[in-house]
Amino acid sequence: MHALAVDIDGTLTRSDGSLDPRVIEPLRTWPAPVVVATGKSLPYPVGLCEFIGMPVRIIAENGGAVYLADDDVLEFTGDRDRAQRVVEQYTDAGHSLGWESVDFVNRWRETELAVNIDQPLEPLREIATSEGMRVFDTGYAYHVTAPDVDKGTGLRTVATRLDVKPSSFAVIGDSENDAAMFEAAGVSYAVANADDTATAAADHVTEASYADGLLEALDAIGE
Ligand SMILES: O=C(O)COP(=O)(O)O
Ligand SMILES: [Mg+2]
Repeated sequence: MHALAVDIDGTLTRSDGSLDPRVIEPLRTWPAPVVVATGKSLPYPVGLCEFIGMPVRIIAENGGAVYLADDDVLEFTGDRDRAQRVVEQYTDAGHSLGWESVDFVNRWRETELAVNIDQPLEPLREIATSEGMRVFDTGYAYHVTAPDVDKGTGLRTVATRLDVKPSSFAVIGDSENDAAMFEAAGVSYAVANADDTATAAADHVTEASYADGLLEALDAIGE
């Protein structure tokens, strides 16, 4: 049976962003390791694994943070200082990160920074490029992130640490921050609501959207 790496937003969720409770049991009882791979900061996937009731195996911050309960090691890559410089130039130019004054999106973020998608993307991309960084538009946030770190590098790290091949993973996701993980895995599924980049990178595209698409992919992977 394939190990799994699953994205959160747009993949385990319903269209309103809430977790679809039907995903809990299949993930909890999957007969091989399950990794939650997300752009969100560490506490979100840690909490998700704990509340689902499965070992904490996570790729957070688009690959910037990797933790596996198996070896109990938390590993960071990325360039938070450079992301900070990009964001400072962006705010100096009169833009805002667009979050509430208590910013839970970036508060525990250690290797990159995220901007609200209601803010202008082009100036952010321009500044990021000039600083040697890149921006992932996940449909949920704009992530200012190091160009050599992504969920694909995260999946390779996970595979090495679990002493398996990246190709032993089946992966499911919905957006451009999942594409590198799709390339690294043995088989990849984009849910029907996925963006163009994820759809083009995936081996398969489900008929159903959001968590219904995830459940459809799990059925196919488990056959
Ligand atoms: O944090 C985001 O912007 C998206 O998160 P995801 O990678 O779990 O979809
Ligand atoms: Mg997603």
